[in-house]
Amino acid sequence: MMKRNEIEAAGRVMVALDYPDAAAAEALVRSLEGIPCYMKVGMQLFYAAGPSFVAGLKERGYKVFLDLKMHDIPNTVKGGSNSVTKLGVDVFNVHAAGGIQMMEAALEGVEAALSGDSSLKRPLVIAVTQLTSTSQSVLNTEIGLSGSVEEAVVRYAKLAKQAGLGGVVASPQEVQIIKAACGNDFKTITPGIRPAGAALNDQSRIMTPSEALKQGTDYMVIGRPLTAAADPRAALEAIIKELV
Ligand SMILES: O=c1ccn([C@@H]2O[C@H](COP(=O)(O)O)[C@@H](O)[C@H]2O)c(=O)[nH]1
Repeated sequence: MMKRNEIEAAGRVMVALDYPDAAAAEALVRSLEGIPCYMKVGMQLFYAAGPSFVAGLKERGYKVFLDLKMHDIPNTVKGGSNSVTKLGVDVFNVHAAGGIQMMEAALEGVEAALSGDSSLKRPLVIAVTQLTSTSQSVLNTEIGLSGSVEEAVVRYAKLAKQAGLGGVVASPQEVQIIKAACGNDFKTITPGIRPAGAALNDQSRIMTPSEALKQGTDYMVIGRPLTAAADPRAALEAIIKELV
């Protein structure tokens, strides 16, 4: 039986189900049964297993973050947002780089879905700032944007806020500057979480779970430190212990 503070800590964790098919993702979900974390469905799993996998998670009472990072012309994003809102996801995202009009269109898609079905819940719509795999040198020399990663992240966060979105995806390293610029209620969802000693993989701007919590992050997205662990349930329980 989980204690109250453990339940609260588990509710901050979004498990990234980055798997090639429903069977593999389902095995991980089953191994974590009873832990009230979010399940994050990204493009790999969604392209393979589709809306029915998301519906299955919702039927079992999971909160779902659909991480499709929409980035297209406003009309297309509006349609995409409309479709994912009808799926009943709790959180979904778009790229802030699409601009204010595109982010506003995402919200219009949500409104249109809600107005057609009063049983639907309003999802939290958030914007990706700079991917947590992007380092300072890649930003400046490869992508060709001048300025610091932090400046870019805050700029994107302010655009998202101006468009009416509820938060952003960023590294835990940027939580404090985002909250300072956009307010404490503006949610931060942070991938780039690596328990001490865990492999960096392709991430660049990382923090441990307890450091991220200290920065004030609202939710932390965790994938390979769980999915590549010999015992994913034990790995998640260890992270929850670190957070309480
Ligand atoms: O900037 C971003 C945006 C999204 N992600 C996603 O989070 C998880 C992280 O997985 P790990 O295995 O813990 O690295 C993954 O699904 C990404 O698509 C991100 O990492 N950074």
